[in-house]
Amino acid sequence: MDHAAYGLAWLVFGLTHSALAGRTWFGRWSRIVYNVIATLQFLAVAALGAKLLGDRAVFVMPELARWSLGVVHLMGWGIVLASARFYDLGRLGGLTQLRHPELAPDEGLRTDGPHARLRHPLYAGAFLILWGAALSPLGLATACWGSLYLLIGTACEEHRLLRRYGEAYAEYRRRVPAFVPWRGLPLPLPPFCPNTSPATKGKGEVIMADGHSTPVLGIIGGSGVYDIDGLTNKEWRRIESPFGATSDEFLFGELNGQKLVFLPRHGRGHRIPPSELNFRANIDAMKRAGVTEILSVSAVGSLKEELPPGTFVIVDQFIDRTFARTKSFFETGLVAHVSMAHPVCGRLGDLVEAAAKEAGIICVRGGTYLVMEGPQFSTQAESNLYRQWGCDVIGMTNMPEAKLAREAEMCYASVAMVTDYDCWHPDHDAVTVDAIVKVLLANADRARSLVKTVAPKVTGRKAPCAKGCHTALDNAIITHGEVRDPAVVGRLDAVAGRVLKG
Ligand SMILES: CSC[C@H]1O[C@H](OP(=O)(O)O)[C@H](O)[C@@H]1O
Ligand SMILES: Nc1ncnc2[nH]cnc12
Repeated sequence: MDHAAYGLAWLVFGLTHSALAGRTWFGRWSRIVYNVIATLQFLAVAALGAKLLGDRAVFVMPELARWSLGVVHLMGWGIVLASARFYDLGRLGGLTQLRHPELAPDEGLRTDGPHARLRHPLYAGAFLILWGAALSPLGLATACWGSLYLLIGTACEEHRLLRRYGEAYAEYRRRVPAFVPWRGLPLPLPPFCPNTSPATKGKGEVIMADGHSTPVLGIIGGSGVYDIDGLTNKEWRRIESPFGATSDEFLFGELNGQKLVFLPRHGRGHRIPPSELNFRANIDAMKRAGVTEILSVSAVGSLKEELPPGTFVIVDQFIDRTFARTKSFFETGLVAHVSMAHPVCGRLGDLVEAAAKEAGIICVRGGTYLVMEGPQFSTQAESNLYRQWGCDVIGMTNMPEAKLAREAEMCYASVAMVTDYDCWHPDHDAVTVDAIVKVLLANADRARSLVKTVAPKVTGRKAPCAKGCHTALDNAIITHGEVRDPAVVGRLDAVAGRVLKG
């Protein structure tokens, strides 16, 4: 009876621990909260174990066996301590996320140090610690329940790792054993683990959209657009990305027969300023959600008299003046250069233009969007300079979004909704948020009707985009196969899976 109660306590601990893993309910505090809950729960389980079984006599065994178990126990601690320096302890504990919330919640895939011999060196050490202490009924029960918990927890973690790193992790899993250094044990994956993503199906296969899959429309809603109405089968879902936290959950649904995925760029309620947006996570997660074409709707200032507030511009060029953002998915270990000569998809632009006509929305086709860092609006000298450069509208968000969508081989079109004349205009000496918001609300209604009209038009594509968006990485990767960093390659399973698999 006591053993059953102790086992039940472990079960509850295991289930809650796995179900809470990776949750981001508490923003930058999530990891710390997770660790504190786990510690308190663990202490409660340990106290219960001590109360129920602590007074039972230790096992009678030969001295040699007792010593051997002691050695096993110490070896376990040795492995744990030696492996710990190969982990980012700041991130494991959650302190790093407090200082850098934009960072990925977990460190990248590590295959060096002890990970070259074992996939889970810390757990391997934990098994030895547990079994080396199995000298009494309490120790033995703890070793049994603890091991079961570690085995199930590891299998769930492997689900997440397969989802996150795709083929790179599958290959690592085939090559390197989980806990015992001389045997590659194919740890079976349970069919269901709490908190694994809907983007994973059977055997860790990762669903990745490319130009040949059914078109899925992704909408990135800018200032004022925090929801899409009229969706059927509506559901907000979190999508994990190896690039860190996305701006918000994603709204999945259908609009006039077209699958649609919506993300409020700044988060619901407008929490995140332009420079702190995790553009990489947002675009990577869009790709993981199956999105093939992205329509961005954004609030902008006008740099031209003939583009008054209320005008919609289907942007076709950008000047990127941002300087404090990570602009590429590629980095040391895998280098790629994609073309940005035509930064938006002309085909998707055609569909948006046709939809605007149908919905009776006045829309200007073509215009250069100057992307400034912000969050402050521009000075008059800057505004005049951008006018001299021939720019049409000014905003703070479409770069690096468009660059990343291109790297991720997705069509990207941008509808810029003019909310104000920037400060160059004699009648608009200074831009203010309340003036912008007034126009925004009217713009946002028309943006939603534009989205409704454009959605069914996207369904028609039967082959990859003729403008080359879905094949942007053909001939873009320059790093030789033998010097590619598996961790970087692993993170790019969604973005560049099409070209990295082949
Ligand atoms: C609310 S005014 C400034 C803000 O609005 C635009 O955001 P978004 O492009 O997401 O609509 C602009 O770029 C600024 O971030
Ligand atoms: N004038 C402006 N400058 C930058 N971003 C904007 N978003 C809306 N109006 C803007």
